[in-house]
This record gives sequence, C-alpha cells and structure tokens, in this order.
Amino acid sequence: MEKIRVAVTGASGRMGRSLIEAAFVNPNTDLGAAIERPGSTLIGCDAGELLARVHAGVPLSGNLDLVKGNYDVLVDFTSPESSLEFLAHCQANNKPMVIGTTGFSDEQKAQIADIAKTVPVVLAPNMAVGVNLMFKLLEVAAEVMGSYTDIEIIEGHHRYKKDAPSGTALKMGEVIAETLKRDLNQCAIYGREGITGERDRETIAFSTIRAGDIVGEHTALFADLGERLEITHKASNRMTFANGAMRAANWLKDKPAGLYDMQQVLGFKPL
Ligand SMILES: NC(=O)C1=CN([C@@H]2O[C@H](COP(=O)(O)OP(=O)(O)OC[C@H]3O[C@@H](n4cnc5c(N)ncnc54)[C@H](OP(=O)(O)O)[C@@H]3O)[C@@H](O)[C@H]2O)C=CC1
Ligand SMILES: O=C(O)C1=N[C@H](C(=O)O)C[C@H](O)C1
Repeated sequence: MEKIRVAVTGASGRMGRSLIEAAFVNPNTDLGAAIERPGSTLIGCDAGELLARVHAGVPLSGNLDLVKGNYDVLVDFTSPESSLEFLAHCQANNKPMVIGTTGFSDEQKAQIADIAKTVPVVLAPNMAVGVNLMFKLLEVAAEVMGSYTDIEIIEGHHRYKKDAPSGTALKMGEVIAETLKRDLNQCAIYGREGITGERDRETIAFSTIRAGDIVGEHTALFADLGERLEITHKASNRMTFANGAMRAANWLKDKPAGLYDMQQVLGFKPL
C-alpha cells in the first residue's frame, strides 16, 4: 500500500515534533512537508534535526504554497487563527485536513463547518483512543446518573497551555449536556469564588489545573449523596495524540468533503 504524505504545521511545537515522529514511525504515513512560522530561524533546517534524528530529507518551510505538491493530507495542531489560514489553503488546493487545535470560538467553529462543505476535515479536540471511548462512556453515565447527580469536569495540563478549559473538557461537557438535553451555554459554571450559595444540580461545572509538565488529564464526576462515579483519562505521552492524528489522516485521505470527528475515524459513531 502506498504511504500517504502528511504535511505538519507548527513543526517545532510540542505536538509538531510528536507529529513528525509519528509520520515517520507509522507504517501508513510519511512526512511530506513540515511548516514553521514565516521568519523562523529554523526554516531550511532538516525536520529530522528537530527530533535529533538522522537526516530526514524534508527541510522546514515557511510557505505551504511552495510545498503543496509534496503532501496529501495536512495535519495541524497550532492556534485557532493559523488553523483557519491553513484551512483556507486546503480549500484552495482541495487537500484534506486534520485539525487538532483547540480554543476555537463558536464563530470560528462555524467557519470550519462551512469550509468543510467543500473539503474533507477531521476536527477533534483529542485524538487519543481512550478519550474518544470516554466520550461514549460519558453518554452512558449521564443517561443513568446525570439527572440526579452533581456533574463536575476537572482537567489538568502543562504550564504552557494557552486555552481553558481544554477543548476535551468542553467536549465532555457538550456530550453530557446533549445526553441530558441541557444547553451547555446555559448550564456551564467556569470556576467558583466567594459566597456561591448551594450547588444547583442542573449545572455542569469546570475546574482547570495548569501545572508543570502534565500532558493531559480529564475527569468527569457524577456525585450523589452516598456514592460518586469518576471517569478519568490520563495521557502520559503526546505520541498518543500524534498516532491518533496519523490514523485520522490515513482515514480521511479518500473521504468526500465533510466535517468528521475522531469518533467517526475510530468507528464509534456512524458517518
Ligand atoms: N487534538 C489533540 O489531540 C490535541 C490538541 N492539542 C492542541 O494543539 C495545539 C498546539 O499545542 P502545542 O503543540 O502544545 O502548542 P505549541 O505552542 O507547542 O505549538 C504550536 C506551534 O504552532 C506554531 N504556529 C502558530 N502559528 C503558526 C503559523 N501561523 N504558522 C506556522 N506555525 C505556527 C507555533 O509557533 P510559535 O511558537 O512561533 O508561535 C508553535 O510551534 C493547541 O491548541 C492544543 O490544545 C494538543 C495536544 C493534543
Ligand atoms: O494543549 C494540550 O496539551 C492538549 N490539548 C487538548 C485539549 O485542549 O483538550 C488535548 C490534550 O489534552 C492536550
């Protein structure tokens, strides 16, 4: 089987480096292009050097247009603004795109959905298999216990993370709210301070930890008087996200235009 060539944007970032590694080690993928911010001092360096590997033969580029012939699927874990710029490139060049970036506003998400009418896009705040299974488990837990328990979502990440709550935590809240037929915009509580009064059981509350080098930890708590259920996922290595992204790229390569998520890639959810 012919390998698909992926382009990795934000190549020197935390995820960028793991994605380059994953593109090399996964049997179905190869690194076709690696993109850095224009003006970066790394432009022209070999992508393999970012991982202290031997020569990879893919120089870092600051211009996706110049390397568009070198890749089949774009894999992007950068920032909301730059992801939208790269998506415009994919639309103009009819290239599928896997987006792992988090922190999009509702308006930006609507823009992505609109563009995905013309190009295949996988958009997922977490590409780990366990997290996507957790979304399924949350549906069951919310169905059985959600109507009478206090629901809290707690997430922890490294000190460098820019958005809060994490994209995964927000998706957990959306899954639970949807199952309970609540509107997350109406029932979400983001942190507490001062005299808050007693807890309203209709709310879904989020707490955020930012500390050291935590890769990514998420817990949903369904708490009653006398018992509580906790569902937790812990990521200990970014390769789990990067390998998921390669799986998504391989799955997406021959899909028609549309907006897909990781549960569809993994076969947990119908197309
Ligand atoms: N879906 C998932 O499974 C996961 C999602 N994420 C998400 O991925 C994103 C990135 O995370 P992380 O790798 O930790 O962040 P980093 O800050 O380490 O990496 C982001 C990279 O993108 C680069 N970048 C930003 N804008 C541009 C641009 N216009 N052109 C080229 N490069 C650009 C940055 O460059 P510079 O430093 O110059 O700004 C940086 O190298 C976050 O939104 C995070 O939440 C993370 C892990 C898993
Ligand atoms: O920024 C990160 O690191 C991560 N971000 C994602 C998110 O916001 O959910 C996923 C993962 O937990 C790591």
